Amino acid sequence: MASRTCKYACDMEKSVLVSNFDKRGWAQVTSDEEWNFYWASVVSAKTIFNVETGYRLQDDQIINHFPNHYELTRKDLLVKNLKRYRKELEKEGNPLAEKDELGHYCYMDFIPVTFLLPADYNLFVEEFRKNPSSTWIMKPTGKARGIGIFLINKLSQIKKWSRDSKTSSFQASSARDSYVISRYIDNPLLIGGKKFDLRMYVLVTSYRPLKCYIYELGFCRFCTVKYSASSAELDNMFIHLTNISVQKHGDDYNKQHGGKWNIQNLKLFLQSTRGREVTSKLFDDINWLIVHSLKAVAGVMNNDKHCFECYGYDIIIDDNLKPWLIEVNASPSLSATTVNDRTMKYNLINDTINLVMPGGEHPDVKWNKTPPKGLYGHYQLLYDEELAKQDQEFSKGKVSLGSGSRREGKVKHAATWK
Ligand SMILES: Nc1ncnc2c1ncn2[C@@H]1O[C@H](COP(=O)(O)OP(=O)(O)OP(=O)(O)O)[C@@H](O)[C@H]1O
Repeated sequence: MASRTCKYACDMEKSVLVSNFDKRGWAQVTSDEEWNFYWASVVSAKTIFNVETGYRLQDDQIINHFPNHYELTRKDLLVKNLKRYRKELEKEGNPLAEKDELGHYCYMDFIPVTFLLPADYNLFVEEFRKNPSSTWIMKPTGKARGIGIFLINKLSQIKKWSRDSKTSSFQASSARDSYVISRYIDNPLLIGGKKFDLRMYVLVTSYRPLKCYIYELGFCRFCTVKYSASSAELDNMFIHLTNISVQKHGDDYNKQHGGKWNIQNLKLFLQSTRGREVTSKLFDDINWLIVHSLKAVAGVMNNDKHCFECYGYDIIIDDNLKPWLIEVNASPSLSATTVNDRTMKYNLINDTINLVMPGGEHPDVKWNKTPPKGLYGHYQLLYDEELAKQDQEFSKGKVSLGSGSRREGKVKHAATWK
């Protein structure tokens, strides 16, 4: 029987997407027509999964977002879900929820302390007063690309978010007006004196059981101006925000390399300046925090079998080589600022399609979601809950946290890493 051509719809005219679809000989259709594969914006995905739309996806249709991905990708909801997850671990007496004598989580502390304003204003003030010299970062919950972000180190700078403020009812009027305020990581690891963050890509093909892959070709995004924690520079976003959308307006922005380094360069740099062991621990810690951020939302995620998602994780490493999760993006940018960027993003999409459609010709949501290893490309299996369970069966009772190391007791099961 002749095979039908796979039909794709795509909301973004990005060449790294379209050239991948063209290469496969797929036919483009609009999202109103019958499609098999839809690379949708989050807005279109919301419409498709809206119960009122009455859209029923068929077994040969897949789409690149989970219906309620925002449980992970909205800054306020991520924090809420993580807090709940830690409480659950604590309740079940899980050693991962252990706290130190100051009441801080020993292992589950990978997101900077965060509050929602104006809702948590009083809680924030309590925390601020414990350490009045600290710096905090204010971010509007409904915006991206660094828009509306500012740093503060005095309570008076955010008075209007207080509940007693005359403007507070106006401020709280919608989620659009609310902010998250997070402890500012004021000791970032610097390279050449400049702050940077990591963009890592993570593919989730199922939440229950959790199955996710990490892309080995992430990159670092550098600020264009040397770092300074001085109060006088608090307003200088070229020092503090690593977003390309901010940095590309800087006088020192370099169009050739776009202020980017690939992860391989970072690894080599860290191995030579800090040593192999700590570098490998850092990357284990990053993998560990990604898995736990996903576990924190797995229970509330609508695990629709037609969905997969390629997330952009933003991570800052501090000068103790501790990674901090800053944000998870549902639609990481597929624009290419350099030639290397283009190649990497083209490969990312190619490898993503290979993993979610290993048959190659048509999606089939009934497949067992175990692609052949030969199709992984630059992806590595990060966590497979089913394999981890089997593994635990074997080693029942043997998992321990060891001598204060965060490497034990995490998903370090040989079968689940490769
Ligand atoms: N707690 C923090 N400590 C230090 N720097 C931070 C912190 N939070 C954010 N930043 C810096 O600010 C930048 C913007 O923050 P974030 O990514 O949360 O906002 P955004 O505007 O939503 O960006 P995006 O377009 O990636 O969604 C980060 O890339 C990082 O450089």
